[in-house]
Amino acid sequence: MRRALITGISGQDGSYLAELLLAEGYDVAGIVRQPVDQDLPHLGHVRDRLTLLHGDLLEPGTLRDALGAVRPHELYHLAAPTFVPTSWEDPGLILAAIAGATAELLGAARRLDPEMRVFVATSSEIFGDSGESPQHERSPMRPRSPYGVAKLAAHGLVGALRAHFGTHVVSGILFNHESPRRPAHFLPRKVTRGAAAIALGLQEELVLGDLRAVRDWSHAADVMRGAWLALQAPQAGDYVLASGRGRTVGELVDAAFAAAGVDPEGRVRVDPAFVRAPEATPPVGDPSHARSALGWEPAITFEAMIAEMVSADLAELRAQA
Ligand SMILES: C[C@H]1O[C@H](OP(=O)(O)OP(=O)(O)OC[C@H]2O[C@@H](n3cnc4c(=O)[nH]c(N)nc43)[C@H](O)[C@@H]2O)[C@@H](O)[C@@H](O)C1=O
Repeated sequence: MRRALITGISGQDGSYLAELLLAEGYDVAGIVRQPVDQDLPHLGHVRDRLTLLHGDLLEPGTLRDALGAVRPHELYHLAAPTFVPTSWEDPGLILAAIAGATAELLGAARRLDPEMRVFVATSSEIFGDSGESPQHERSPMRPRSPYGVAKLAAHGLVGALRAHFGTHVVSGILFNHESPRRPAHFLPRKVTRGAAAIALGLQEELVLGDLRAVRDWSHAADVMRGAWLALQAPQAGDYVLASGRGRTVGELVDAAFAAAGVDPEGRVRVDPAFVRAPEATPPVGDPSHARSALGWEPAITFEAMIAEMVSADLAELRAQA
């Protein structure tokens, strides 16, 4: 039986990946920062089939211990601070938690078992002012946030170790990916939750930042299937996992309000507090390599994803009322 270890198993991505790996017949273990007996809402339905271990990105020894205890065939490193705006507050901590922890895990994995396959979740934020859109695996990388810089360091480490040791390590360059399990401070969940609350008469308006900003949104379950496929391929490489289509924040708002059955007119207000510096290069991914090398095809459309999120938000809000 193949064993997999997932860092960040209790988050959006980790929980979808855990479900996929269990369905594929893996023995699945995961690292969580919380005490392992704590409530982990995304894992409720599969929790008794998982082995959970404690580990903290800022305490490298805990990661090495967990890796040594599980000795997985496949390691998926998904854990990281993920909200880009807060990365400005403490760049040192972000570098340590993202680049430092990735370096620890890559080093420990190779020393433990050079055959171990490792997937590292990096980000479209590595491209920043790339000057090229859509972006592919060889597009210029000029990150504009401490988060992007830290993810680029992780991406660079993966490439350097793969070239030096010939190990099967992969950087998954993940563009925005969402689901009903996404925390509400990220835009899509904030919008679907707001549209649902307005539809139920619980909220008057939705307060957002720049409506013209562009993102390339996919469903987290599709992106995690791409992560798994990347470790099954005969050759290791880096893969952009994205839909290939850019949409504005305004388009996302329209889709969510339509799914909730309300007119967004007069319901959306822009507050400069949520507006970020404009981006010269729209972050849109070119997933051609993942499609041709891995046979990766997203199964869930943008519209279906937004409808799923709105319907989950309506159900949650009704249950709370
Ligand atoms: C790939 C990348 O994806 C995510 O990072 P993000 O793109 O920063 O995600 P977000 O959902 O916070 O922002 C999306 C866009 O929406 C705009 N926007 C407008 N109004 C609001 C607003 O009110 N809130 C937020 N959060 N964003 C807003 C905002 O300016 C931006 O243009 C993370 O998973 C990250 O870990 C990662 O790697």
